[in-house]
Amino acid sequence: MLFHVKMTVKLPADMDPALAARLKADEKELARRLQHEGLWRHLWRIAGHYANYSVFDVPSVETLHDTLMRLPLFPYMDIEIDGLCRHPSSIHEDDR
Ligand SMILES: O=C(O)CC1=CCC(=O)O1
Repeated sequence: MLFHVKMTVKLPADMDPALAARLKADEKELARRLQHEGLWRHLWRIAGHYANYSVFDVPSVETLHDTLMRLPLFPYMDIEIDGLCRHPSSIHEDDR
């Protein structure tokens, strides 16, 4: 199942810079692992915003939920999710 996910990061202005740096480093490590594992298919910065558009390929809504909750920055993100299905005019046969 494919999901389009928008993540907007909202770190508190008074957060300890060392904690922010650690959360970002941990987030990067997990994000890269999930991309290597194929769950996190796309990760794009939204120009001009501390936010990203991502596409996740997961077996269930529960897996998506659990994966997002594991993200170190999860407590500091607004998350919007849209389920995706194949468009009949798409030429990309491999899209699921
Ligand atoms: O910077 C972001 O958009 C939040 C984030 C998601 C994966 C990552 O490494 O940072």
